[in-house]
Amino acid sequence: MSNTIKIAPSILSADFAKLGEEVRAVDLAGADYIHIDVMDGHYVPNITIGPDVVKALRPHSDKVFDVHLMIAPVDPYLEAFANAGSDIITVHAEAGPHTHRTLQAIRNLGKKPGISLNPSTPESVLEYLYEDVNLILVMSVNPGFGGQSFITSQLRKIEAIRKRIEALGLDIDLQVDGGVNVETAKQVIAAGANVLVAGSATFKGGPSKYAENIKALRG
Ligand SMILES: O=C(CO)[C@H](O)[C@H](O)COP(=O)(O)O
Ligand SMILES: [Fe+2]
Repeated sequence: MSNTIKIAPSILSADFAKLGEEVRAVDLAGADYIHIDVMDGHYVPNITIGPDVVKALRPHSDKVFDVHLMIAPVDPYLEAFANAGSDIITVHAEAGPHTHRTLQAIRNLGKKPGISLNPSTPESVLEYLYEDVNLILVMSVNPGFGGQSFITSQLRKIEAIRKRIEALGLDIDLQVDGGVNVETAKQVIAAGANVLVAGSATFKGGPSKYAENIKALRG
């Protein structure tokens, strides 16, 4: 497995009145990816941002824009998020009946496809999708809100997915999202994750703390 840990600050915990500044600040503080949570008030019980905001943020950072779509249906919006400057587009396995088609559509738009699993979704749904993704996202909270507690049962899922990725000899980012802090970061890294999403743990304390917070998560 890749032994380089990547940190993806979730801008859900940023100051929404200063999003451009916040993206520049976490970029300078050492973020590897910029994690952008898109919620529709339908697939998840919260509403955040759309493709116009992603497009407006694009000039603020050259880092990978890691766009986590928590929307259903998702297919009608893929092109808009691709054109807005997303690099990785992650969709939820539970958000529609034609996940394979959706992942192909993302690839055909020239972007890296990611697949996300809610805490109650077993890893077996990935079996026929491993070849079609660049990133697998294990949700360690129920999607919709930042600042929730890490669900420890997801460690077993991370371990099982990492084993399967290695058995298949594939190069896939294994990302964990939700309740990641300095303590849980150690556990998810030990279980085999290599990309850590962190909202609250990155943005706590304000901009002067971002570099220190990111460094602490990297371990
Ligand atoms: O996708 C998400 C929620 O659905 C967020 O990325 C996640 O919750 C990050 O927030 P925190 O690190 O504070 O848990
Ligand atoms: Fe997320």
